Amino acid sequence: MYLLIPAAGMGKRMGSDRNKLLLTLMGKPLLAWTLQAAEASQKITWIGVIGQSYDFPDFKTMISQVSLTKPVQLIQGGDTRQESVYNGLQALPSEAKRVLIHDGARCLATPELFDRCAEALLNCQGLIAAIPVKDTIKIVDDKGYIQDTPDRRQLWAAQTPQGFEVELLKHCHAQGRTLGWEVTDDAALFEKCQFPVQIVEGEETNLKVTTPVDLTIAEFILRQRLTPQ
Ligand SMILES: Nc1ccn([C@@H]2O[C@H](COP(=O)(O)OP(=O)(O)OP(=O)(O)O)[C@@H](O)[C@H]2O)c(=O)n1
Ligand SMILES: C[C@](O)(CO)[C@H](O)COP(=O)(O)O
Repeated sequence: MYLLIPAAGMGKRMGSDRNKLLLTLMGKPLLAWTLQAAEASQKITWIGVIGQSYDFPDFKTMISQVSLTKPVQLIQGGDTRQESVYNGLQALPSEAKRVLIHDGARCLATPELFDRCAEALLNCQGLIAAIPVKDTIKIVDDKGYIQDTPDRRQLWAAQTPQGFEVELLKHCHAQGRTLGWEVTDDAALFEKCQFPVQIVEGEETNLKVTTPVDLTIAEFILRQRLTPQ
């Protein structure tokens, strides 16, 4: 299975002056943890890391330190995640029929989650890892008043990996560019083009490291995971 890792962001919400994926978590850059999980997956056979060219020297050092045995390609990212994934799709080898896309910032995803998604993608056109929301969610208007309380049983929090048939996803991205759609994940493009997207049970620990508190939580989870029981 081919894997694209969008890693070309800035980390504005982290308040960092560099790509947050280069910040360290228990002695290793965030992105190194993501790469390590992809390396340990039984199903991933090729990895494309989408980044900004100024980060490539650091990415190359990291890739050699993680001792990846799988082929890895660095791909130039764009100004938005959507544009970065678009570039990644263009850079896929022509024989890639299906692809998983996984945020570099979701550095706690397990190899088993990659494998579960890769397996499920053999039987559907599009999927995302997601978990049921635990909170009661409110729809709120511009003035700060609640408009609605949607039925929680229908609400799922989207994660990555997200997986798709390559040709269909390329089509959806092309439509998005033509029609000016701005989305925060690839499934949204698939949905807008009316293609089905299946849910695969994600992982509660598969958080996206976005703000400083997420780093603290991620470190706690990793420590638990790495401590022998
Ligand atoms: N132009 C961009 C923006 C984001 N990403 C990637 O998309 C994932 C999810 O994005 P997010 O967590 O929002 O990362 P940042 O854009 O770095 O964060 P922020 O929005 O706070 O600046 C990250 O792995 C990030 O590196 C990307 O490849 N290209
Ligand atoms: C793709 C994603 O990780 C799914 O949760 C997410 O949409 C990334 O974008 P965000 O704007 O940082 O939520």
